Amino acid sequence: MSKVRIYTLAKDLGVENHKMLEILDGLGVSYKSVSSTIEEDTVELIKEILAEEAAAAAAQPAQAETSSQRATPAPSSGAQAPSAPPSSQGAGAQTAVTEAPAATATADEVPHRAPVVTIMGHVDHGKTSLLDYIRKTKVAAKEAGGITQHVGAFEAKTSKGRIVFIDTPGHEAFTTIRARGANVADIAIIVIAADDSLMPQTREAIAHAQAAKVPMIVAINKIDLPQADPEKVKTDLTQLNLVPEEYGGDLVVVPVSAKTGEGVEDLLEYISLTAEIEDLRADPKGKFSGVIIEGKVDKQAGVLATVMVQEGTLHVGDFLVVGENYGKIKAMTDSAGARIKEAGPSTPVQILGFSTVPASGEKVQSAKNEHAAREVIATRVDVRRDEENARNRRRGPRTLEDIMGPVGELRTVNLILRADTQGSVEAIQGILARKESEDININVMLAGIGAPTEGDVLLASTAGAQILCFSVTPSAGVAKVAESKGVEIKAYRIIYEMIDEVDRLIKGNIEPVFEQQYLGRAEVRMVIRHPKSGNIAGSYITDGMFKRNAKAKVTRGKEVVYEGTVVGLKRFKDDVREVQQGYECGINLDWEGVMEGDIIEASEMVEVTQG
Ligand SMILES: Nc1nc2c(ncn2[C@@H]2O[C@H](COP(=O)(O)OP(=O)(O)OP(=O)(O)O)[C@@H](O)[C@H]2O)c(=O)[nH]1
Repeated sequence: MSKVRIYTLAKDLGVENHKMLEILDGLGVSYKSVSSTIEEDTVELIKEILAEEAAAAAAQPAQAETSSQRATPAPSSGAQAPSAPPSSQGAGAQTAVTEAPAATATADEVPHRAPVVTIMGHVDHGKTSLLDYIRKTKVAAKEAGGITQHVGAFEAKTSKGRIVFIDTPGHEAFTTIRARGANVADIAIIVIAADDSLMPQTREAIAHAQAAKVPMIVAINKIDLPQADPEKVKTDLTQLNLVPEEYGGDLVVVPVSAKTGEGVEDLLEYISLTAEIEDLRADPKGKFSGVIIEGKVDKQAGVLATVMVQEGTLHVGDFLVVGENYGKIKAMTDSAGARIKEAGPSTPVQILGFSTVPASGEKVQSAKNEHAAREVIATRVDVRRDEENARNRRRGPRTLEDIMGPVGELRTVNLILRADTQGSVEAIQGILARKESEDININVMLAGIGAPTEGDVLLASTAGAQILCFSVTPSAGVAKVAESKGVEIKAYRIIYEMIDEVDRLIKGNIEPVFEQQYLGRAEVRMVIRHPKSGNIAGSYITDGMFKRNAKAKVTRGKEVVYEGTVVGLKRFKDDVREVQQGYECGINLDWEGVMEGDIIEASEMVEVTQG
C-alpha cells in the first residue's frame, strides 16, 4: 500500500470522515477533500493517534460514556448518518422520520439529516435517465411499482443512508425554488455527456449551482458509448476554473453510465461523502419549516402539494401557511405513495389539504391552529400592501446599493453576459477583467451565446445581477419576466457602450463625497414679525444668491450666532425659491433670534464627482 484515500481509510478504521480530517489538520497534512490520497507514513501516524485516543478514553470510563461520539465506533458505513437516533426521537418515530440508527448524536445535539440532491445539465445529457436508473435500483421494488406517482422528489435508500433526489431535472426547478428565496438542494449533480462535453446549459447549470453556493459533483455520463471522451470533459472543465481532483483541484468528477449503471454506486457514495462534509443537520423536534417542491390539481383528490420538510416534523392535522393561503393536512403520503402520519427533516411528502395550488419554491410554515394561521396571513397581506405602495411611490431604476450591496466594502458587480458569438463574449470578458480593482470585483456569473433566457432572469433576480446583452435582445416573454422580477436587461450593439455602462456601475460604486459650497451673503436690515412664520429677516442680498433650503450661518460682529437652514424666502408677499444679488427679500430661518445688522451666509452641500 503506498497511498490511501482518506475516506477509504476512515471506513477501514471505523472513524467518521470528519474525525479523519480533524486529525489531518492537526498533523498539518494538506488535502482537498476526503477523496484525496495520503501517504503511508501519515496513515501510520493516524493509527497511532487513534490508538492513543482509544487508550485515553478507556482510562477515563466516566467521560467515555458521555462522549458517545468518540467511544462508539461509527457504523460500517461511516458516512451519512441521516436521521435522529431512536433515543432522541421518542416513541412516535416512524418510517418517514427514522432511519437506520445513526451512531453519534448526543441528547442535545441536532441530528444529521439526509442530503437533498438536484440534477442539472444540458438537454439530452441524461438527467432523466440517471434519475430513472437511481429510482429503479434504489427505491424498494414494491414502492417503485405501479401506484408511484411523480411527486417532484424521491428517496433513494443506499448503503450509506438515505439520499433525497429532486426529480424535476434541469435548473428551471432549481432556480424557480431559489427565486422565491428558498434553497432546497444541498448538492448539485451536473450531468455532462461524455460524447458532447460542456454545452451552454452545462455552463448555466454550473453558474446556478455556484450562485447558490451549493457543492457540485460532476457526473460524466454515457461513458458506455464508444465515442465517449471523459478526459476531454475534464480538460474543458478546467477552462471554467473547475479543476477535477485528479488534476489537483477539488472538483469531484464521477464517470457514469445511466444506461449500464456503471459508476452510479460511486456517484451515490460521493454524494454521501459530500453530505457528510457539509454536516447537514436538522432538528425533528424543532419548529417546522419546509418548501413547496411542486403543486398540482388531481382530478380525483383535489389540490396536492409536495412539501420538502426542512426542519421539524409534520403531522397529519397540522395547519400550514403558504404565502397568503393556509390548509390543514388531511392526508400525507411519502414519495413512494405510502400513507404516513408524520414526516421529519429531508422528507418529501405529498399533502392533501390545501384549497389553492401552491407554487414551487414557496416557503411553508406551520401554525398552531386555524386562528393563528389566519393571523399570519393577515400580517403577510399587510406587509405586501405596504411594499406595493412603497414600490409604486419609488418606481424607477434600482439603486446601486440594490445591485452591489452596502457602501464601503469590497463590492461585487454581478453580471450576466449574453452575446452573439463566442468571440464577442471573450472580448467583453477580457475588457471587464481589466476593470477589476481592489474595491470592485466584477463577477460574470454566466457568459453565454444567444438571447437571454428566463433562467438568466431568475439567476439575476436571486443573485442581484444585471443582464448585459451584446448584439442580442431578449424575447418579449423574457423581457416581461424580467420586468416583473425587477431585473434590468440592457442591450447594446457597440461593445464600448456596454463597457461604459459597466464603468457607470463601477463609478457609482464609489462612495459619494459632498462638499459645502458658498452661495451668497445677505445683510439683515430689519426684522419683521410674521403671525405664522415667526421672525423674518428683511434682508438685502449683497453677494451671490440665496436659495430655499440652503444652509444658513448668521454672524453678529465677529461671532457666529447661529447655524441652520433657510426655511423660506419671500419677495414682497410671495414665496420664492431663489433671490439674486442686489435684491431685497425676506429670509425665514428655523430660528427666532435674528437681529438687524446680522450677516447671513448661505451655502449648500453638493456632491463632487471623483476621479
Ligand atoms: N448510451 C447511453 N445513452 C444514454 C445514457 N444516458 C442517457 N442516454 C440517452 O440519451 C438520451 C437523452 O437522455 P435523457 O435522460 O432524456 O436526457 P435529459 O438530460 O434528461 O434530457 P432532457 O430532459 O431533454 O433535458 C436518451 O436517448 C437516453 O436514452 C447513457 O449513459 N448511455
